Amino acid sequence: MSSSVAVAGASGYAGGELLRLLSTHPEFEVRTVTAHSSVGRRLGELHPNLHTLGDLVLQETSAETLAGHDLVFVALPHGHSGPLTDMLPDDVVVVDAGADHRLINENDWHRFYGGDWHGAWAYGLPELPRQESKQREWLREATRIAAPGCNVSAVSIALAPAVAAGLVETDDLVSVLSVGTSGAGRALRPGMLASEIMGSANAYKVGGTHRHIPEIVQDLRWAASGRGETSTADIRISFTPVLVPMSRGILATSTARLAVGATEDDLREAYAAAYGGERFIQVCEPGRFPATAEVLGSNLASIGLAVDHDARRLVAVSALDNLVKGTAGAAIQSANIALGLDEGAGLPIEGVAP
Ligand SMILES: NC(=O)C1=CN([C@@H]2O[C@H](COP(=O)(O)OP(=O)(O)OC[C@H]3O[C@@H](n4cnc5c(N)ncnc54)[C@H](OP(=O)(O)O)[C@@H]3O)[C@@H](O)[C@H]2O)C=CC1
Ligand SMILES: CC(=O)N[C@@H](CCC(=O)OP(=O)(O)O)C(=O)O
Repeated sequence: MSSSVAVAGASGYAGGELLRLLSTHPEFEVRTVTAHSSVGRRLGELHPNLHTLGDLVLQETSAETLAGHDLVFVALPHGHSGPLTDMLPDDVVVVDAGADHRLINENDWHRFYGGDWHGAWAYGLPELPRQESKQREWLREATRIAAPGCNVSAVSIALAPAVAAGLVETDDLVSVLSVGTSGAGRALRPGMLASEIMGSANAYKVGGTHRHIPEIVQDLRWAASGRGETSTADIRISFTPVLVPMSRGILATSTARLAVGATEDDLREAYAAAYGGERFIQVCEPGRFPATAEVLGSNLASIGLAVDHDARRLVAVSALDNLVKGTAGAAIQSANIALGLDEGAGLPIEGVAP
């Protein structure tokens, strides 16, 4: 029998992408969709691409409308999931696409988000290389899961194997990302009008201020835990996102100083060991680097590696679709693991093109 599903924040971009993927999931049946200002409207008015679910009507987002389902996906602005999900029964599997339950350190929450902290949940990046495969163990039979930030997944996936294998210096990491506009959500914001975005590229949250930084540090500390350095690894990353005129996609260029003696062969071996068995992470052959267009609509993250010998740095270029592997795909992948299903159920690998 299929699991009954509710999606909170169904009128937004993350909610819409969850619904697109859930509509073909073999084990899940979407019964309830909720929103805020769009309550009472047909889903099809907000997401005309959702043909089979279009007649569902958006209900109020409350514990009452979400209770009574086997599985609840939450895609609300940060700060809204914590108080709401506290009221849901323990046996309902809840997967949060937002940030409320990602950070294990309460101080990080207060510094980068603010408001009440509602505690960390199992973290939905199954492929993160970590001591004794703890990521998937954490997700198996979890009833509360926090899906990672989209920029975070792009950077953590790209750097974690090198960090886990001790092949780079962790106190000198640099990531510059080209990010699509859908990452900012659907609400109208200053600077997000098409006429202001088209034909321009704009850096934002420059200088160590982006709220995804503590999450990347957390991930890479977990990666370093393979070397027994869980709490002591000195992870320092300079992180700069650049908004570019595309609706979906993230292209992250991450670099790190090589550890003494580390070679390109060592790095390729480490990435092959970390991701060789992963169906949703692809490491490109030498000399090839991914483009965002290759992963749009797909749950795949693709990584190209090079060593800059003069600079003595690893260069890892990663691409993913912020709404699929960066949000909805990761959320569904984690729910599949928690419910004991095939991890890839309902998740496309083939992308859309052009
Ligand atoms: N967009 C992306 O690429 C990614 C998004 N996420 C996370 O997913 C979550 C949703 O993001 P996204 O879909 O982009 O945002 P959107 O702005 O597109 O959607 C927000 C959703 O939340 C609802 N909402 C807004 N205000 C409230 C409120 N006060 N109470 C209850 N519901 C409210 C909106 O309802 P209505 O429209 O009816 O007002 C809408 O359904 C965020 O936490 C975001 O950080 C994570 C990774 C990537
Ligand atoms: C273009 C743009 O603004 N992108 C967003 C993506 C963040 C996101 O959606 O992730 P969270 O779940 O952590 O909020 C940003 O860089 O903040």
